[in-house]
Amino acid sequence: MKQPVRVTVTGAAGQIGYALLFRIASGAMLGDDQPVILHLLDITPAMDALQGVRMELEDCAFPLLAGVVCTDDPNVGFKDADYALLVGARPRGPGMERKDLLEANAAIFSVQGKAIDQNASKNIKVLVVGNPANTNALIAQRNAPSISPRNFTAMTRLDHNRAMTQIAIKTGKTVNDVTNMTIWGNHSATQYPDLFNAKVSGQTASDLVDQAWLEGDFIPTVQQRGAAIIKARGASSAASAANAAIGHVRSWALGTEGDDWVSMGVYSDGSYGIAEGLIYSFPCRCKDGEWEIVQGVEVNDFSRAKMQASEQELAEERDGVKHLLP
Ligand SMILES: NC(=O)C1=CN([C@@H]2O[C@H](COP(=O)(O)OP(=O)(O)OC[C@H]3O[C@@H](n4cnc5c(N)ncnc54)[C@H](O)[C@@H]3O)[C@@H](O)[C@H]2O)C=CC1
Ligand SMILES: O=C([O-])CC(=O)C(=O)O
Repeated sequence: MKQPVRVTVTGAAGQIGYALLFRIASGAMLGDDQPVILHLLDITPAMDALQGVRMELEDCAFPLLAGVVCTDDPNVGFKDADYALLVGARPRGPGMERKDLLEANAAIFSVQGKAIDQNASKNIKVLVVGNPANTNALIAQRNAPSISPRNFTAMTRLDHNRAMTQIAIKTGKTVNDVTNMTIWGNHSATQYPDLFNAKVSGQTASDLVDQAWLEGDFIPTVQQRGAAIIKARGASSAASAANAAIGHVRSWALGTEGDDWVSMGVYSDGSYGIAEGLIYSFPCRCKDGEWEIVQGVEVNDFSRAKMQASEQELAEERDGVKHLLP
């Protein structure tokens, strides 16, 4: 049996937390030979609810669950953490854009970045889910100078999964036939889901649909899916968000499949002309616990314009939180 690893989940008493923790404890994220110690971090008023979650985790008798720590103290929450899923943040309501949450949520990620810097393993892998995820990841990263910027990522896997299903439905196939999907940019309404490189049963996806559907239906559906769920459910996506978080960390820790890739918000090294240092979603392959941006993906003029619009938005978000970026 492997030694247990410590996995911190913030916002653990919230709705994504409830859909996430039981799957982590079951082995779905890190493999069924990897015991975990869960560190559940939330705010003080949520501590009673968090104890309820702990009791339910205990009641599952998961063979891989080697311990549960519940806390409202970030220093305890991130102590020796090997993985952190930063979920705890306010969700948006109807009519809001995700960046409207920046003011409410940004400070959380500055505090947590510092606590990660001071307490966590230097090899910690961090996934930011709380919105606006890319810029919150940037804030956490910049407040943790002793840890490689490569260790801070933001979640666009939910957008990636949404895009895979939309093209599968349109072409009468299943997600098993879809490969090489890419979400470029920000987890926001400017994100760009790319059908020019995606494949369905080995064929280029954009060749299988007309441009009017691609521009007028596919792209807006993926960009606006979060808002559509809020409108329908009265609450933002939770089970699908948790599922995407599991997928993101699993790909990062255990590797991507064959030649395929996944979408991850990662520290830009200037690839594809995207400003260095932004947390931008690129096509990534993972191996041995490291991600790399896939190079040589074709970018036509249509794609280039959309990628730049999302980059521009991320630069504006970054400039809006300058006071939190040491
Ligand atoms: N990147 C993505 O694809 C997605 C991101 N999200 C975002 O995830 C976040 C969480 O969503 P839900 O779980 O639905 O919200 P929720 O409101 O159900 O839960 C949030 C939890 O975070 C806690 N929290 C607040 N401040 C905290 C702090 N400083 N430290 C620790 N915990 C804190 C709250 O007490 C609450 O328990 C939201 O920002 C939402 O917009 C949601 C879906 C997809
Ligand atoms: O749309 C929201 O606010 C929640 C979210 O990020 C998503 O479902 O993609």
